[in-house]
Amino acid sequence: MAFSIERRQQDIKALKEGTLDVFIIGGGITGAGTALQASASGLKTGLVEMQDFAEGTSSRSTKLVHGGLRYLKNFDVEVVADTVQERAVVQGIAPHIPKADPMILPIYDEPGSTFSMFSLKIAMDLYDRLADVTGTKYANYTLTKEEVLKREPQLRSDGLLGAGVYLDYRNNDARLVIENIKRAATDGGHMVSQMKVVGILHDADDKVSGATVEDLLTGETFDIKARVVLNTTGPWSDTIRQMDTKVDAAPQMRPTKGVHLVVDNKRLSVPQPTYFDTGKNDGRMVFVIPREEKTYFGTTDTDYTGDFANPTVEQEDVDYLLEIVNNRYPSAKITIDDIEASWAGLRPLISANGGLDYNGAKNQPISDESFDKVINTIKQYQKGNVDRYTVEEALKNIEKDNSESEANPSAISRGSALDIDPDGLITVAGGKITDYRKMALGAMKAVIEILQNNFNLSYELIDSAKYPVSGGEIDPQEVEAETGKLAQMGIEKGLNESEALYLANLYGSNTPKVLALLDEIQQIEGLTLADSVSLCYAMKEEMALTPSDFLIRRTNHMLFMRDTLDSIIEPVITEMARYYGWTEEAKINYRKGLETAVAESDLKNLKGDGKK
Ligand SMILES: Cc1cc2nc3c(=O)[nH]c(=O)nc-3n(C[C@H](O)[C@H](O)[C@H](O)COP(=O)(O)OP(=O)(O)OC[C@H]3O[C@@H](n4cnc5c(N)ncnc54)[C@H](O)[C@@H]3O)c2cc1C
Ligand SMILES: O=P(O)(O)OC[C@H](O)CO
Repeated sequence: MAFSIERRQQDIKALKEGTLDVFIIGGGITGAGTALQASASGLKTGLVEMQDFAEGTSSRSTKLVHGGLRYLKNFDVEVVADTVQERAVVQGIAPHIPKADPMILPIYDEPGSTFSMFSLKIAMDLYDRLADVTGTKYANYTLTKEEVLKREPQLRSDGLLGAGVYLDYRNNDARLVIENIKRAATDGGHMVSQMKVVGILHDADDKVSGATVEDLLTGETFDIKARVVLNTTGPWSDTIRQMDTKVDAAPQMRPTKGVHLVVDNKRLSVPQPTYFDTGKNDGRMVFVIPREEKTYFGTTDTDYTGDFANPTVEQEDVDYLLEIVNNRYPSAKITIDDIEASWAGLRPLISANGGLDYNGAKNQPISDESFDKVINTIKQYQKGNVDRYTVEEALKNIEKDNSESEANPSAISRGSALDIDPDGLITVAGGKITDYRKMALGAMKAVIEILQNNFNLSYELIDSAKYPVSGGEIDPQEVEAETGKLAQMGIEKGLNESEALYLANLYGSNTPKVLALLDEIQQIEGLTLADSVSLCYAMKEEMALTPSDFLIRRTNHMLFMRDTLDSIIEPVITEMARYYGWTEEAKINYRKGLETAVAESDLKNLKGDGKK
């Protein structure tokens, strides 16, 4: 059945009956990736998400699939090893989403630089080796100062020493989530958004046996029974564990807010993703990334204790990022009035004494002794007193430290944690979007073991490294050619070239299904033919229940197509109201919700418009 509101009713009915093998709380990338592996492996699978799929952190990232080169500075080699290798795996199972887009990293002669030209080359060589791209067309290289300025003439020249260029991937984070959810639904999983877990259930032996949920569309509450319950709620992970009355789980999350700002590329233009130190000697780095006709930059990294569902951009976030970007691009002179869109998200960081990662390794910071040993070894290497092997040995023998880290948020590991509480509740938290599949795999191994040992149910996991998400049935080595063929199908259906290419890039191998809707629908007044069919597909096949779902997460209208956003809001609301049969009151509420989201993205309250 199509992934539509009718399917939602059917799934809710199924969730009320019978017992699931695994019930997943949270529909961000971690939950979605786990649901795909569970459903595809034949488990009776259910997932609930209290907002829209990906509406938490997983639509608010820097939109990269990357290994985190800067983490090598914290010697977080395991995290980088896992994530940098996963880039190609994720591209392989979702070829229409992550796109190779080499990053340029300019180096300045200033205090607190993350890298020197020398250490950058070591880091890039290690990064390439870990990702197995050494010697390929994507192998890293360095640029002289003159070569950098030729590529980025707006970049500040004084203090510039040169740059490194290395492979990373741009990503569409919300799209990666929904394509995992759709594939899980196709494989029989019951995926329900706008449904909130409000209680954890236990059996007579005080073992977790399901959850009480509230349907936020109807207000109805009911129980869902499950043999295994998985908590994949990212920043909310402690909230769910504290909801579990049978355990006394010490809080382990340390959510930090990250903000991105969007300007038109006529105000700031970069030829490729660019990544540099803030220049404030604060251990932070900032990305500047081209997307559609825009340029976005971020992020901040500040401890956060506010409303997890609605982190907002504050004046100090804007001031911080504008100071950095205007310092690096002095001719840009960006002001708050140039900002067309913005977003804020919460990193689900595990505080220093986190649990086991999905591989079972303890994820704590390194000891001071190790840190000093590695630095001194590299200094000896620079003087030619020791060889490369000695440096590698020092890196390999890094010791962990059990002390609670008061380190600045940027020094906290981006690693993940998998914890199983005494009552059997499994929590998978932390990590990144890039290593979501490995996090999900770690969780699924724990689920399979519990089903085998406690319920004598055996399942064999699919090979998720080769199992495409919805829309991912494209040869990963021939993405451009296959996307061109899919676009050609759109042109033959009456779309212009740019519309056809836009749809082919967005929907991958689902494009023919999207184009087939052109035979069923009329162009919606006020929308292009491409947007008309995209909206129809979003409601019929992607569980887009509100205008925000469509304009913010199923497409990039709000963030990267701001110029046309205002003109399409009413036609989108009118068509969704017709399709769903909304009352006038519902229409008003959805319009209000969208207007609030757009005003927040526009920074209306900070620009003074909201102060009049
Ligand atoms: C600023 C920033 C930049 C980043 N950039 C990148 C990047 O470029 N690349 C990368 O790989 N990673 C990046 N990350 C990290 C990455 O975004 C996160 O690690 C990832 O999105 C976390 O996904 P998740 O599914 O664990 O959590 P979430 O996406 O937050 O999903 C958890 C879900 O649980 C739901 N939920 C909570 N409570 C309940 C309940 N009671 N009932 C039902 N549902 C509930 C929430 O609504 C939420 O949708 C970035 C993070 C930030 C903040
Ligand atoms: O976690 P950080 O500090 O690397 O910030 C997230 C980046 O912006 C992209 O992963």
